[in-house]
Amino acid sequence: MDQPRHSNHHRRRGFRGKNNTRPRRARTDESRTDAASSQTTAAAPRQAQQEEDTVMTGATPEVTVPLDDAKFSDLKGSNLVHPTLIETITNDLNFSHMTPVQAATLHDLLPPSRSDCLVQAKTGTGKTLAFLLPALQTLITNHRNQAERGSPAVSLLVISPTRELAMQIATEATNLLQRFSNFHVRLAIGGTNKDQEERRILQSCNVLVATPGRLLDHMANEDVLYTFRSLETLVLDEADRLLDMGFSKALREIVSKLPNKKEVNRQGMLFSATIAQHVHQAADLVLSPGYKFISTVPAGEANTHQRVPQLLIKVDKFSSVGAAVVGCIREEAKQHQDFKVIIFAPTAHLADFYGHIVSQLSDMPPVSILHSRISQSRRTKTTNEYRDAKSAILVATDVIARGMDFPGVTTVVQVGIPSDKESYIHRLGRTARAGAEGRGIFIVTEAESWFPRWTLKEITFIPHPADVSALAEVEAIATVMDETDRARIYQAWLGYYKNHLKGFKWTNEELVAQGNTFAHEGLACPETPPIAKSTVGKMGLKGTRGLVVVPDPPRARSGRATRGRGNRS
Ligand SMILES: Nc1ncnc2c1ncn2[C@@H]1O[C@H](COP(=O)(O)OP(=O)(O)OP(=O)(O)O)[C@@H](O)[C@H]1O
Repeated sequence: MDQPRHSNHHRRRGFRGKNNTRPRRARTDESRTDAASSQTTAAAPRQAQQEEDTVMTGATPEVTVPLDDAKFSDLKGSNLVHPTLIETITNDLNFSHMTPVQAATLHDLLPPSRSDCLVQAKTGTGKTLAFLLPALQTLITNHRNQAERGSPAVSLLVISPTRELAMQIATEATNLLQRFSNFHVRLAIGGTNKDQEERRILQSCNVLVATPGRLLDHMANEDVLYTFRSLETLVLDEADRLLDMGFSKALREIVSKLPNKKEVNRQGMLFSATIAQHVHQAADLVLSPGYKFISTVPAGEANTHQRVPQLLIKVDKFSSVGAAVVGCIREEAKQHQDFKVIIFAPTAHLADFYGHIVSQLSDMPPVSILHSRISQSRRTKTTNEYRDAKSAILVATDVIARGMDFPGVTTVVQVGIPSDKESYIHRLGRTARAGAEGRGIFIVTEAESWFPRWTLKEITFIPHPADVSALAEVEAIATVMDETDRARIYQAWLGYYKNHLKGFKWTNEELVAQGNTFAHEGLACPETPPIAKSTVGKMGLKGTRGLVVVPDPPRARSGRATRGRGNRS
């Protein structure tokens, strides 16, 4: 890894407005650092400078930056970036100034340097353009197109952990290439027609945006594999997620099928708002030794935006959480005529539960639910509708926690503790993007309060009273819910909190006692919902007092009992 890199001038952070409307109010934004640490664990900021930026009115609130900041138009005549790309950015996308991460990485990533880089910058600060611009410039420089080569050759491969994010990145790449007719951006994501994807890739593909599993499937086809023969750039977006336990095996396999990095002079880029230790350990999969680590997040500072108020609502017990969710949305409605909220729930079934509760209340804007148990076509429709909505509530799991860029999200509500600190940061990052305003609300029970206190100790929460006046309404809605659905929610609750036993300092018995109270009081179940024997075993709760264990249904005994049940998000 490289030694610290320092630049001689200060750059200010922020986004210049697309519309030059009058400033509405001032705020501070995050600090910028010019250099990466020589340590492998953290970026050491040389300058951690706080500046006042100005929010602009308009559909997408934006922030002015001082005129001495890096502008895309400064690149004109530099021969570094194709003039058509610059025109697209400044005239079609209407971006005049670079964001800090774009300014900090551009020269290292662009040809001729084309350095391998690990890049960290806070959520919503334009990392996508930061990697697409140099990678597309490489594509343009080397003129990889089908007409020239005879058969398609992929120049840029971007790997994303989720399908929704892959689609968003592909759209951004297509927008950037809109003035070039000879380049094609393709997708390889799950849940869609694989043959159709394959045909498109083989027809013409310069940029491929993929999720790991589907990409591996495609790589089994020799013809598709051949399209990677001269791959010039490999980007892992949300690198820390891709390199964690769940994805690293698939990723290793993908990289092993690609041509030798040195032989094709392939550039590697890893981007994320959070860089956990395991990323440094696994970075050599994609980056060459001596890679640069560029971070715009000052060391020791929380990765969340300082300007975003983060409210902490504590409720006494799990059965009060639903009412607290309703209470905080009603408060939101009092403050804004139009508001866009994302409610993050720990599991798909809990997202269904909160989504159902909120959707049954007549005073709520349109409510939609998004998680991995929903079909891809429905997921895509929901994502698009929410993106375009002026006022809406989206209840989701971590499937949209990373990278998703929904404009105008006023509030992110996190219900119950997330799986880890990174998840909290990325979820919160769905609001206050591109310099816009937004706030976070974190609803926890007293029992969960160890999480904000210890796991998120860098964050200064603003304590906020819980409004649980909707308790009776929530109970009335839960009472008439399908019994099987309630049993699934209970089971999902147990499965999720079982993973956090250590934090709670609970035994299995205490977990089940809490879960049973939630079932009776929160889900209005007259009896403790039964759980199939094999499921209890899989949850690691065999022999735990308080559970109602029933024999596996016949299907289960043939080995398919729990298909589609677990705790998928
Ligand atoms: N230079 C710029 N000026 C103004 N807006 C920009 C600029 N660059 C990017 N944006 C916009 O900022 C928003 C956030 O960008 P992007 O989604 O790339 O953020 P990110 O840093 O990747 O966030 P996350 O960490 O959540 O993935 C997008 O709407 C994007 O179009």
